[in-house]
Amino acid sequence: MTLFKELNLDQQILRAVEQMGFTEATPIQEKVIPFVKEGKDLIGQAQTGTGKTAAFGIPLLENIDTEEKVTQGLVLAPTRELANQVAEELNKLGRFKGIEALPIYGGQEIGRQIKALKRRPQIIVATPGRFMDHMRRKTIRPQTLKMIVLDEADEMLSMGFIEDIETILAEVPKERQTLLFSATMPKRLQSVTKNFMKDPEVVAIKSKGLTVSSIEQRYIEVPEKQKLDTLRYLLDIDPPELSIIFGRTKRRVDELSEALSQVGYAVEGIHGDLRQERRDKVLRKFKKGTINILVATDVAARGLDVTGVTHVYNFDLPQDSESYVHRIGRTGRAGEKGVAFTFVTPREMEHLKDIEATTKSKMKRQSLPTYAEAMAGRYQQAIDQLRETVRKGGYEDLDEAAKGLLDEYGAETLVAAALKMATKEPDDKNIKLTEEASLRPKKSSFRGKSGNNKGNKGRGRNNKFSFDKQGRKGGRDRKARR
Ligand SMILES: Nc1ncnc2c1ncn2[C@@H]1O[C@H](COP(=O)(O)OP(=O)(O)OP(=O)(O)O)[C@@H](O)[C@H]1O
Ligand SMILES: [Mg+2]
Repeated sequence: MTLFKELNLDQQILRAVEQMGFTEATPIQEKVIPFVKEGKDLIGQAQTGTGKTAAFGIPLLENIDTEEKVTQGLVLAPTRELANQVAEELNKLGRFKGIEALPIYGGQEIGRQIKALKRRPQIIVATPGRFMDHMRRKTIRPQTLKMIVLDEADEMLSMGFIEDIETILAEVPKERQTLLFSATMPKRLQSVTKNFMKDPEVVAIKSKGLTVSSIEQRYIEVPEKQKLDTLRYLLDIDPPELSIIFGRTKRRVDELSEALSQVGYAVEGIHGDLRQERRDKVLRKFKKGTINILVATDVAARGLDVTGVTHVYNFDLPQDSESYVHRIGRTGRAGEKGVAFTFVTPREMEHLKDIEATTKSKMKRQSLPTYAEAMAGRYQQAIDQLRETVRKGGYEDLDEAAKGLLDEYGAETLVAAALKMATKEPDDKNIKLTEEASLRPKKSSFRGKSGNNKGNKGRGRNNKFSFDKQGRKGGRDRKARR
């Protein structure tokens, strides 16, 4: 265990770190920070929610020369949300040193970006496509860069950004430091590290499984048609403070968020087809708690760091183990507790076993929740609400009315009726979702292996599944799917 105090940080950075409430460095931070300060190239791998952003962010900020008014650091991230989030964390960490990190991504008005770039922010956090765009327009001059970070490199690879990244790396000064963070190391990424990194240090924080122990993992075997009811029951039995529900496709996300909102939940959906302003707005509402349920596709939620997510629901089974790990990693962050429910249709059971094998973790089986349990949950919410109202006070005006009612009825009857009134009535709107096809293992993944997974120690890239309906996209085409 290492304290930030012991890491010889810049006073101004240390002050920011402490103000953010961090005292102990996480294992990846403890290893990465000293190496990067020495000027070494580095490849980092660690579980979700373990503080990778600050691991590269702190030494990146330390290396910035505030006397020089030029852009010195670049972080490339796969999505706009991630670019925003990383920039936000860097701005917090760098505020006492007076460093600006500017997020730059597609969907933002280019004129505004160009104006902001004229301020010469010391750090740019960008999606690869938009960065390339500015390089071509010469509104960003990469010659002054000293350090480059590729965050979620495998995700950038699967989103088709690899050539952009290579172009960018080829145009930035050779005398620079390059850091790469990735959950997996596919061949194509290895070639990038070979061609563009100098003798990189590899920091992989190993853990028993790929998932953190603060997340309770459960699964429910449920036929496709019953998924929506099952989800509603779960939400009523144990209402989440903040939760993310994952759907497989954009259509699924739209339909599901619409359905839930029709029956009274505070919910919105996000996926890649929505306009940027819309996505930003939804995320802000979620972070503020105006809505407490976010329905999302994998890409839209990848790497998202929202504190206080108590529940994750995999409404549809994820395509591969890696995506499972990332999805459930949206809860249980920075040591908090979280629960992840995974819905699995009967014919997907084999797929679920494979996820368990690859992640070396066990999901606890849970039986289907019942209507009676859901009702009990709703009553409990009414009871909690009543208690809270009593605690808050301010109902003196109603004293007379209360006395009158008490003369008329018994106290028990009155309280029960009040509870009944406060109970959210189940809404019997008959809502139907378009059915999603079950995932089925590709023949090659399972035949002849009698279901065991010994030859499959990777992090899930090698166990893709395809849909069982003809003509639908298989697991490899991640971009199209999202
Ligand atoms: N040393 C620390 N002590 C306490 N909290 C921390 C520490 N370092 C980071 N955090 C907080 O932990 C949360 C997760 O950090 P971060 O988003 O960097 O994780 P990550 O490893 O990048 O996860 P992912 O793989 O999901 O992208 C953030 O809210 C961050 O502010
Ligand atoms: Mg991250």
